[in-house]
Amino acid sequence: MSVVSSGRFISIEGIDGAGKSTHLQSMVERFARSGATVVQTREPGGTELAEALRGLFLHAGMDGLTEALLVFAGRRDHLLRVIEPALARGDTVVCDRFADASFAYQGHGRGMDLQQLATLEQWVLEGRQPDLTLWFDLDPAIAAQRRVGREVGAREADRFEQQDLEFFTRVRAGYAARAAAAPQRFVRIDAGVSVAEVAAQVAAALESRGW
Ligand SMILES: Nc1ncnc2c1ncn2[C@@H]1O[C@H](COP(=O)(O)OP(=O)(O)OP(=O)(O)O)[C@@H](O)[C@H]1O
Ligand SMILES: Cc1cn([C@H]2C[C@H](O)[C@@H](COP(=O)(O)O)O2)c(=O)[nH]c1=O
Repeated sequence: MSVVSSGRFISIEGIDGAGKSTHLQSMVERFARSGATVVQTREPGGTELAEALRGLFLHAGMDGLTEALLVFAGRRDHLLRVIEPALARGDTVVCDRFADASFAYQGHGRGMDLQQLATLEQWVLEGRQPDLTLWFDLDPAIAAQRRVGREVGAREADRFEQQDLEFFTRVRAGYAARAAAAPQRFVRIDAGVSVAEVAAQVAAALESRGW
């Protein structure tokens, strides 16, 4: 697998309820307007196999290592069947969560060994990383309030959404650590402001790359 390709790979990250989905569609539309062929995808998921694993991942009881193995298995399938072919064609891939989520959730959230995760990452991704990662950073208490607002009348919360504030505080710290380790790839979006102000930050991040 070669990590040299002509397409663009953008991942969107943040704790549950930070506002990622709210801005995903307008990002996709922005790229499409500029003439790009856009592949919108997500993790866990993105292929038939990985979507089947997603159901187990979100709802079946398991330990942190099992979670990591499951999500990286789906990621491998997603990478080989969807992401790499799209990048090779020159498409723009917009992915709702990618490998940084495993470090934040399974690593910092669940306490799985970060070196083991780094080994898995290297093994599975063979060096592939997003060109840009937009990290929607939000106080976990505000994210929890937003999730409550969203969940009225909606589906039942999954295993992650049911976690407490301490869990999401660790996950947020995990994202901060990943961002500090790869400042050229990450852009932190202050997600604690209005939807319009968040959209302006997203637009500025894309414009700064000439996108
Ligand atoms: N800037 C904002 N200010 C106030 N509310 C917001 C803002 N952005 C999003 N919301 C609301 O917060 C809720 C969560 O947003 P959204 O579903 O986009 O989060 P998410 O990061 O995609 O969550 P998840 O990772 O759990 O799918 C929604 O009800 C959304 O309308
Ligand atoms: C990729 C990935 C995801 N997770 C967690 C994060 C979220 O709580 C769920 C996915 O739900 P969403 O509504 O699609 O955001 O899965 C994780 O723990 N580890 C991962 O690698």
